[in-house]
Amino acid sequence: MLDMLRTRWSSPLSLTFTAVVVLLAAGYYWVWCRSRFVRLIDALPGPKPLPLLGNLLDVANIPLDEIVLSVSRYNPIYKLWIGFYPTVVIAHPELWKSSGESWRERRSLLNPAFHFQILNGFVETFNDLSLDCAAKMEESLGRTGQKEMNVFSIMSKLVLDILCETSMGGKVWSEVESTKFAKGIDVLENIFRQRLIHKPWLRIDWIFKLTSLYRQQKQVLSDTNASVDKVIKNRRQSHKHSGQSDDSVSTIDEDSRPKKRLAFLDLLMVKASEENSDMSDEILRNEVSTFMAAGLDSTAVAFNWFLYLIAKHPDHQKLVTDELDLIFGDSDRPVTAHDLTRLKYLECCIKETLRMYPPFPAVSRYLSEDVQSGGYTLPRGVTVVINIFAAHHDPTVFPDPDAFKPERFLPENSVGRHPYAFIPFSAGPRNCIAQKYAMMELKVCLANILRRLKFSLVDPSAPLEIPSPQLLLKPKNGKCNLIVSKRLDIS
Ligand code: HEM
Repeated sequence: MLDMLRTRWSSPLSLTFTAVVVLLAAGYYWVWCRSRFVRLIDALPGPKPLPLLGNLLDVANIPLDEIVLSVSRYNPIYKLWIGFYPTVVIAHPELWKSSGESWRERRSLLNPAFHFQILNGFVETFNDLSLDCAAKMEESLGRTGQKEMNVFSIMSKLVLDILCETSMGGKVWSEVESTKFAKGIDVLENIFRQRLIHKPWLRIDWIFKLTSLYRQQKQVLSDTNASVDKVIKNRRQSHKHSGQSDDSVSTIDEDSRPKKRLAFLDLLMVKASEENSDMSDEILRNEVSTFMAAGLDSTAVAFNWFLYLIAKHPDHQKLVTDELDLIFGDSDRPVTAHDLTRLKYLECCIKETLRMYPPFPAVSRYLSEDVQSGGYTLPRGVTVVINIFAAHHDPTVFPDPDAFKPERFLPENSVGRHPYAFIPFSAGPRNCIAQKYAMMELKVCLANILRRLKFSLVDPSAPLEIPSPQLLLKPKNGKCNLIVSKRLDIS
């Protein structure tokens, strides 16, 4: 058999064929290396690439996430070749553009869900669920009045419950289903990261489809789709039983307050029931899933780092609770939309958390046209990574960038700062559609939790926590243990 193969491959015809293929590939590579695209990319600074492999070995040894995390010596703009795929990393958000009809359509579909009247309706949900979460934490403290807890897992559960309520209308899943959904999002995030950074060859669809990662992705997508489909079906039935047509749920009172709490899914169902609507159940499902996936870990990590930072800085925690005491005294009344405008120091601490630990340390864009940036032409077809972490740690904009200084965000200290210097929700037309929702959620929930509970570090002398290098800045191993203790007896 081996002899046969040897004979076949060493025949003059095969050798000639192989030589022609190699020559053609080498010729193509030679021409490609001299193309305008490659010349424009190579004009940018960056680590020296190897032929064919580019910076793949650098990236394999030092994960790209760490390159993104470390404020690179090539800042504010540099290039990396991931095999044949160039990536331009920048800390300048000016070139944030977006295009694509499907995105534009989706955005207009999502926009009504974030109307301020709808958001004000969500305050009740944020209050109910965070008061419940604080009460459970308090109950679990026991007789000593304090306990070590993993705040990341507690806050992740709170965020998931809030998302279920605001996007799908209630506690729609069992504990098992909720956990499975959250784990599924983790798996999808990991696969996305593998394809983007560690195994760029998997960006080629047909190669990806041959791998076990693809099969895993397919399975997770089918499970999460089934979970959301079940909710859509139940919601339709409950509208029918209550004699409510899909388009009656969105009515807003004359005093411009929604008659009832509207879930995001209800709003989409209204759209779907409109004449000429071509919104299928599949689109409904995709929108609800996007909302859930985009809102889950991002907000959970923001809560996590906030609690960690105020535990590390008890003086700042005291200033937050002084503000809360001034507004609420020892009453356990829920937070109102008006209170939110008065919680100014809490807001500064939230912003400083999002600066130091932006939940998304970087976002990427595929350029659909040439763009000028920092004196370079970035050609169409290149992936641009916006280094949010680097922008937030620029010492010329935020002196002493590793220090927790919420006062940076007092209005008098923010004068003259570039609008794109602080960009945890990204910037430009494709920024986070839910940033008002997220800020409201953080403020209401933290106000309710901090009125009752105090947070401190297990080891106060430990250095500043470095997050796990993933697409989102999560705590290492999904764990952030803090000492939780009782603060006030609230009547
Ligand atoms: C502190 C919390 C949050 C942060 C820091 C955050 C940050 C971001 C960022 C940086 C983007 C842009 C991503 C990109 O450019 O590729 C984004 C997009 C998005 N976010 Fe958020 N987000 C947060 C909470 C939420 C929540 C709670 C929801 C839903 C309820 C949500 C829904 C979305 C959606 C749907 C998009 C895509 C928008 C589009 O493509 O038009 N986010 N978010």
